[in-house]
Amino acid sequence: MKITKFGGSSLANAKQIKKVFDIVKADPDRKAVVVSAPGKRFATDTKITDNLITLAEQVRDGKNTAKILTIIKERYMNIINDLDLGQIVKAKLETNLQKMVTDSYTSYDHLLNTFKASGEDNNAQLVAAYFQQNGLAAKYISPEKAGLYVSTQDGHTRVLPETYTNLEKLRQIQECIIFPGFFGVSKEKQRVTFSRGGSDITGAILARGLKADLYENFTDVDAIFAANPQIVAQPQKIDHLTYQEMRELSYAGFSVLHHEALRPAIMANIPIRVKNTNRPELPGTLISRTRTDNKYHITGIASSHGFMSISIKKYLMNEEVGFGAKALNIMAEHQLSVEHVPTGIDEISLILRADQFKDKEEEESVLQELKERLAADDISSEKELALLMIVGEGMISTVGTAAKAMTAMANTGVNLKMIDQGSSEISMLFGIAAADEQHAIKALYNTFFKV
Ligand SMILES: Nc1ncnc2c1ncn2[C@@H]1O[C@H](COP(=O)(O)OP(=O)(O)O)[C@@H](O)[C@H]1O
Ligand SMILES: N[C@@H](CC(=O)OP(=O)(O)O)C(=O)O
Repeated sequence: MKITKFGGSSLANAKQIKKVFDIVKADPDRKAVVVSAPGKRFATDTKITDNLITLAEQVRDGKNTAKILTIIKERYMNIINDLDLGQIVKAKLETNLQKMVTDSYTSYDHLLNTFKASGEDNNAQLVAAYFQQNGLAAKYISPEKAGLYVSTQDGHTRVLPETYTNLEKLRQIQECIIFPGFFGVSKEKQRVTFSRGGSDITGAILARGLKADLYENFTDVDAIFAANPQIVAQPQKIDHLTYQEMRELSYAGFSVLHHEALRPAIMANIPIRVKNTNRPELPGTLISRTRTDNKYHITGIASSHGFMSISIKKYLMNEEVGFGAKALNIMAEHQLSVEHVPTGIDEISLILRADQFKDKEEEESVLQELKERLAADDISSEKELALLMIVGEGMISTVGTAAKAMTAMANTGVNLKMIDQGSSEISMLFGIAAADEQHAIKALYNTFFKV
């Protein structure tokens, strides 16, 4: 049995939804279909989710919402018309939207989550109606009905364990299940979304809950490539990679699969296959616990920006018991998540996402507090950092990867600010200026893949 997720690009208009129907119909093993909200139809288009966020903000600010509501409604109405879905589906959409904007909410957060979730929820109802109209027995199931429960901890949405027991019951449903991605429900019965791109997570949760043999993730590229195709032209396709490799690559910037989608699949040892909705005949990329040998010892090179570092210097830091723990505790007290901690003898750097600070004032006050409470000699911060990651199980048995990478970057004038290697030895992390990100990726790609 397969769980099949289609991303926003695969459901952006009626033409794409027809392709989705053909794909699902072609294989009766496709027991449940997880859908995203309509995504971009062309590069400069806006995703429905972004329109819904704008709508929520306008409601919060007491602005006139007529224009944005019309945009959202017309986006769905165009799809409904082009699929010949008729009056009942139209009326249902109208009712859903009307209810959404007139309901009362316990907080802005509740309103925002409900609005965002509606993108997927309305799309799932529409897709189910289209499948039924075309003779495929399909049933829309909501996260409320299925018991997909979540909680929020430190701003992150996490699935609750009982969800898996609840989802297993869906195996008894005869029809093809059409399930909205991106959100679950809290114990207070409120809709809560995962982070952006989170329909991938729903797909993985369903795959685990329904004990699927395969989790298929349909998107708009032929495969996962060794580098972001928006940076490197026609990069190598990856045929097969391990969960661990994908976890590291998606964390570091391969947005094609959400990094939190790996855990449920790993826990149940369910392989994931990434495929192209526009060319479903291609094999795509397989992600599983172990993999066949790769021609290259590096599997992929990823990057993402928006990071900053805080460097704390103190003479004889190496002899002070618990210095690092103290620094991290202060960050935790401010709800700041630190992602990497490279250290020297008398220096420690904290690498974190810069957008966690509300403003310059907050940043300066945290820096001052760190300096005082740690009795540091000096403290400084650097913004506009990018993290670049080279990943590959083959690195364990290969000498000289770091030297090769550093030479490649030095040759293109990229200044390395930080190097970190995970203890698993399957990845290496470099901190560079965000302005250097694109040419660093190109230089590394040419070094490791154009051999
Ligand atoms: N290494 C990579 N391999 C393939 N695609 C990548 C990679 N890195 C980034 N991407 C981008 O991920 C996109 C697909 O992810 P996403 O936009 O979330 O799709 P969907 O709409 O299907 O959810 C691709 O169009 C591509 O631009
Ligand atoms: N629609 C949500 C969730 C999602 O996963 O979308 P997509 O499949 O288009 O990445 C978002 O835009 O974040």
